[in-house]
Amino acid sequence: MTTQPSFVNPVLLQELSESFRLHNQIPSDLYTRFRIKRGLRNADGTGVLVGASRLGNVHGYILNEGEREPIEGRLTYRGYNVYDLIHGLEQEDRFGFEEVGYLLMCGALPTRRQLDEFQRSIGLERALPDNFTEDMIMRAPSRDIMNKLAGATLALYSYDPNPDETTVENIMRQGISLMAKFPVIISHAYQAKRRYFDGDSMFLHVPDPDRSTAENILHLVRPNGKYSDDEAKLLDRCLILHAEHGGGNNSSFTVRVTSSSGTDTYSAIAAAVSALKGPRHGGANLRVVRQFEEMKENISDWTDEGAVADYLCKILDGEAGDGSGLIYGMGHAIYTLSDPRAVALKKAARPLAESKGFSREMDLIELVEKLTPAIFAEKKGSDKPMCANVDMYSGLVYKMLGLPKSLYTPLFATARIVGWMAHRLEEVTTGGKIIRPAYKPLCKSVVYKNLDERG
Ligand SMILES: CC(=O)SCCNC(=O)CCNC(=O)[C@H](O)C(C)(C)COP(=O)(O)OP(=O)(O)OC[C@H]1O[C@@H](n2cnc3c(N)ncnc32)[C@H](O)[C@@H]1OP(=O)(O)O
Ligand SMILES: O=C([O-])CC(=O)C(=O)O
Repeated sequence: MTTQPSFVNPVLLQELSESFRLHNQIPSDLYTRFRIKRGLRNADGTGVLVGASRLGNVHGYILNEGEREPIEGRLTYRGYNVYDLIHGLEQEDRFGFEEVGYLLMCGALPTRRQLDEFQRSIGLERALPDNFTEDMIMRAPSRDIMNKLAGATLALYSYDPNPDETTVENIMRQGISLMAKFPVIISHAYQAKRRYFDGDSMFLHVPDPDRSTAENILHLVRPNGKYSDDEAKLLDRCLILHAEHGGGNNSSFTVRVTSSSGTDTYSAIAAAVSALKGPRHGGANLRVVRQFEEMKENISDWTDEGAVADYLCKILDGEAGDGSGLIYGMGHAIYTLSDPRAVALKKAARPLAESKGFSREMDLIELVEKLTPAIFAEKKGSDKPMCANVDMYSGLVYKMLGLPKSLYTPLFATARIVGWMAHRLEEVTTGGKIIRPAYKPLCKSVVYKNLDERG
C-alpha cells in the first residue's frame, strides 16, 4: 500500500494559507460582544438546550442559584443507573452489552424471549456481505481503523436493499445489523493494517453467531482466537460503559444533526464515527496511551510527584505531549467531581494490574489523576473542578486484555453504535425540525473587481 504524493504547488499553498490567515481572524472579544454561544455553551459553561431525550441522563452538577455545584457523576440509561445494570449482570454472571443495546434502542429491558430473539438476529447479521472484506477493506487498507470503519459504514449502503427508508422498523433493522457488523469490520480492518502497514501476518477469523459481541471481538482479534470467560466479561462491561452519553456529546450530536436532514442511516453513522475519532472526544483514549508512553520515557522515577508535576506543566504549556496543551484523560464538559465510567474502569483495572504486572503503570495514571486538577487550577487560574474521564483508564484495561492500540477508539465506536442508533431513532421520530443554528456574519460588503483590476 503506497500513498499518493501531492501535486499541489508548495509555493501556491503558502500563498493560499497566508491569504487565509489574513482574511480569517475572529478576535475573541467578538464572541462576548455578540453573545455567541461558542461550542453551543452558555456563559456558565453549561450546554445550550437544543433538544429533549428519553435515552438517559449524564448528571455532573446541580444548578444552585444559577451556579454550578459540583457532585459525583451519575450515568443512567433509560432511567437505569449504569452501575445497577452492570451489578445485575455480575449477579447473573452473563454478558449484557446486547441487552443494553436493546434497552437503549427500544426503551425497556427485554424479557428472556425478547433478548433471545434479539441476540439471534444479531448473530445472523454478524457476517459481512459477500466479498465485502476483500473489496472494501483489503483492497484499500488504512493505517487508521476509524477511517476504515467510517468508509466501510458508508459502503454498507450499497448492500442494503432498502437503505433510505426512515421508518422505525427499517432504522431498527439497520441498527441491529450495524451493531452486529462493527466488531467484524474493525477486526478485519485491523488484520489488514497488520498485514499491509506493520508487515505482520493476518488472521481473518469468521464471526461466531452464537457468541456475544465481546467474545467475538476477542475471537476475531487474537491470532489463536482464544480468550477466557473473565476477559470477555470484562470487555463486555467496557462496552456497556461506553454505550451512550446523552444527545450533546460530539458524535451523538453529529447523528442528531445529520439525521435531522433526513439522510440515511449509513451516512449519519459514518459521520458519527468520524466525530468520535477526534482526540478531544473518543480519540482521547489513544492519546492517553501515547501521553503515558512519553511520560514513562522522560521521567526516570514515576513515583516522583515533583517530576510528574513538572511534566504536566510542560504538557499544559504545549512543550510536551502532542503540543495541544491538553492533558488527555482529564476534564469533561459535564462531569465535575467524577466520571462514573472512569471510576468503574479504574476499579476493574486495579486487580488486573496487580496480577498482570502493570501496577507501576496504574500508579502513574492515578498520580496524574491526583495532581492534574491543582496544577490546572494554578496555571489557568481556574476554579472549575476537574476529574479523570472515561478515556483515562480504558486504554490500560484494553492493554491488559492484550488488545492492540489501533483498536482502542474503534472499540469505543463498537459500543457507542447502540447509543447513536437510539439517538437516530429519537431524532427521526421526535426531532421534527432540521437542526440549523446561526453564525454571526462578520464580512463587510466589497465592490467586485474584474480579474485584471486586482493587485
Ligand atoms: C469520550 C469523551 O469525549 S471524554 C473526553 C476525552 N477528551 C480528553 O480527555 C481530552 C482532554 N480534555 C479536554 O480537552 C476537555 O476537558 C474536554 C474536551 C473533554 C471538555 O472540554 P470543555 O467542555 O471545553 O471543558 P471546560 O469547559 O471545563 O474547559 C475549560 C477550559 O479548560 C481547558 N481544559 C479542559 N480540560 C483540559 C485538559 N485535560 N487539559 C488542558 N486543558 C483543558 C479547555 O480546553 C478550556 O479551555 P478554553 O477555555 O481555553 O477553551
Ligand atoms: O459527553 C461528552 O461530551 C463526551 C463523553 O464523555 C462521551 O461521549 O462519552
